[in-house]
Amino acid sequence: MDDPDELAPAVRSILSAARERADAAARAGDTASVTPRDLAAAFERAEADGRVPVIAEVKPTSPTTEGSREDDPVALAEGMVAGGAAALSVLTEPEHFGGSVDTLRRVREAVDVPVLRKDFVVEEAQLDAVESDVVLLIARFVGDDLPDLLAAARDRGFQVLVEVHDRDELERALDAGATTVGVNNRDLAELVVDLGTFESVAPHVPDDVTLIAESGIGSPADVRRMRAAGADALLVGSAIMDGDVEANTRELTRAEADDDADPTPHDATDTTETPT
Ligand SMILES: O=C(O)c1ccccc1NCC(=O)[C@H](O)[C@H](O)COP(=O)(O)O
Repeated sequence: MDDPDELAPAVRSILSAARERADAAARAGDTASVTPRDLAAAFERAEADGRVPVIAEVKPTSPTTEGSREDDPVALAEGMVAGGAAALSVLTEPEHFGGSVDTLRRVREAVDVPVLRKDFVVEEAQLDAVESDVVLLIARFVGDDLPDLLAAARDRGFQVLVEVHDRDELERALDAGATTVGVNNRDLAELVVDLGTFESVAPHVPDDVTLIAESGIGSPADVRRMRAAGADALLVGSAIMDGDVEANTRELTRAEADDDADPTPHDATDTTETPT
């Protein structure tokens, strides 16, 4: 793992809380055994009926969000699915994101799409805290343990999303055998978001890897920008959680539908000059 001093204080605090939960999980017992809902198939279903494959995130709060959303997470999740989300992500980190394993359990029971467990897994025992269809491993945080954690997660039946932030982490993810890779536009050292991160890493991802653009996607124009850069799917939290989750999800999942294409460019990548 990186030098902890290089990480934002909030992220250092998140990791230290994760290690404490890992100790508790190690004492708790049973090994998870999952029959997962297929994430790639869910993306294909979305594409087949004209929706951009979006993993919508139930994210009550975060170190970079003001306030917290207190609505029933199950109602939020159902709204996201109604808005066309191909899959869901549910935070289970309690101290900094307002998540819980109980929330994930309840959401997964209520919906029929794949559910990603969004947490900061750094030790094998944490994998047994709750069943989900997909778990996240963040290359930066697990360091040399990535191959072993990937194998441990797969042994339990989980699909694994390996998150990277640069080419070096991408190489480590591919060497470890990752088949689903997320490029996080949020730099976890400084908590700054830059969609250019995905654009710089995506060209180096092999075609047979499922590629997900994560974080900072806030508008249909951002969706189109990430898709143009090669994203098979997008992971979106804050922009969906801010307001009407069903309408917000629908706006992003329909970003490529012809009748909804926004003729007004939101950013430079959409700008086309009409000769006069
Ligand atoms: O979102 C944060 O503030 C955050 C802070 C520290 C570590 C991780 C953080 N986010 C984790 C995520 O990966 C995002 O929740 C996810 O990619 C969605 O991002 P967004 O659409 O920008 O909410």
